[in-house]
Amino acid sequence: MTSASSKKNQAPESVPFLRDSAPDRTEIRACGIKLDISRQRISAADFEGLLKFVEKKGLLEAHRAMVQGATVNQGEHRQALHTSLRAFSAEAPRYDEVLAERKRLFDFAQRVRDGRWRGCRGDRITDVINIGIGGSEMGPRAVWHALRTANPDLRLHFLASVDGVLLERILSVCNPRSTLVVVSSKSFTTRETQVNATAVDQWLLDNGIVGADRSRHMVVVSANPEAADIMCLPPENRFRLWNWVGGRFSVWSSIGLPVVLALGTEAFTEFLMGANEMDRHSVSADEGENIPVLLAMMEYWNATKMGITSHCLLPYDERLRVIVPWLQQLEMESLGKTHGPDGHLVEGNTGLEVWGANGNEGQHSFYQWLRDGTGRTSIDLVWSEMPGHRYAEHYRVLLANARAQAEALVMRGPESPFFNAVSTIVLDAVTPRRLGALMAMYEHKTTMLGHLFGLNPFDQPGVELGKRLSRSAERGLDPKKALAEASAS
Ligand SMILES: O=P(O)(O)OC[C@H]1O[C@H](O)[C@H](O)[C@@H](O)[C@@H]1O
Repeated sequence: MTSASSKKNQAPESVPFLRDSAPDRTEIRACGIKLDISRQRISAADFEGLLKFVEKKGLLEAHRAMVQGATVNQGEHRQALHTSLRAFSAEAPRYDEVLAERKRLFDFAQRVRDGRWRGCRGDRITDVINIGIGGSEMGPRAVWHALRTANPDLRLHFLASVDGVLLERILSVCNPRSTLVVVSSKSFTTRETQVNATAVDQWLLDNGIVGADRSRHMVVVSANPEAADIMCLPPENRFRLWNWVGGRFSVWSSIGLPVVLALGTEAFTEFLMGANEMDRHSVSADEGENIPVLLAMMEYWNATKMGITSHCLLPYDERLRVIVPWLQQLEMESLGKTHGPDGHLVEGNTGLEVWGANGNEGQHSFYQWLRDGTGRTSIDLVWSEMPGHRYAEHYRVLLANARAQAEALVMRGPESPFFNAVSTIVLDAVTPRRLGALMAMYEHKTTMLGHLFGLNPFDQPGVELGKRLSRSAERGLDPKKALAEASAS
């Protein structure tokens, strides 16, 4: 065995639990969320040192500057004002534009919901197809999965990938006369969305919905002022989004339209209010009492000091299942980088690989690896103190599993070089308000980590290169040649 590999297999000198030396530092409550970091692997002394480090790094000052409208997306010279999208005070930057657009969005959604807006032959809208991918799909899909009723009046369908199977399945259950299509794309240049929008438009056409009639069945959501024109729709069929909102932070904007349509304006307002509550907590609470700061700080510790490379999100609640892919995009597109905004190479590990699944199902699948495999993993277990159903026995068993696994996942021989660091996140209920707070919490954790790692969390140059190469491949260009051309330009 080489000395390097034998070192890798040694137990780290100390992997204590925070609860061993600082039991009074382990639980924080805010916005209906209880964070328990007692099973994080850090001593009281290191924890205090880490808090000092975070203060010295000006983490909260940087966070407040973002909320107040500083140009924090240095690469693209933009603000990142997703917090303004859920602000309820005129002091928030760009408040007037946000409010005006939200009013348009809500008026439209209300008309669809109460039947004043109908299909071109007078049918009530029963189905909404959201065409969009990445940030233009994952947020609304996660919210819909969390808050939908079992038998909704209005059904949502998410057409994201450019895969004809999905297209066929969705179209086969929709009646074009009672379907509204929402084409969501911040840039309005994403190829998958273009191809899907053209196919669904053709479906409308094949079903006799042409000319002016189309405008009863299709709207666009985009930051691109040409979007309505591109789809040959009147300008009023476009809902705005702005370049100062990152795609993966955009569920609070017009990108949320499908959920506003399906859940109503009241529920969406509650969702925004929950996020706003978390925003206020994040800018005002001291570092040691600040939920997003503590999450970011512990992940920074795990990535840079504990040799942990992956983060696993395990919701013990069916409603939160789709939060996993949403968080995966949020964290991995934001923090999957090795270079700082000025081009310098960041030392050490940066953003973790994010994965996960419904926790209870995971127990019968990959928990074996989490407990006994050769990995070190940071884990969030999430559950709610209120079930979303009336089956008491189901809830009792599910909760018993969640609580037991929080402990089982950190029980391993002290000599093992492999271990987990677990946080539990407990919501008092899964309501629109709490969901808003939970999603805003993860957004802040992510952007704060960007600051700690020295990365710009708001760009995605790697994805954009991939997009360019796919276009070249479509034109028949060898991807290797295209890559050489792209790097030369
Ligand atoms: O909304 P669009 O402009 O169509 O972009 C959709 C998605 O495209 C890429 O994958 C980006 O990396 C994502 O951040 C973005 O959300």
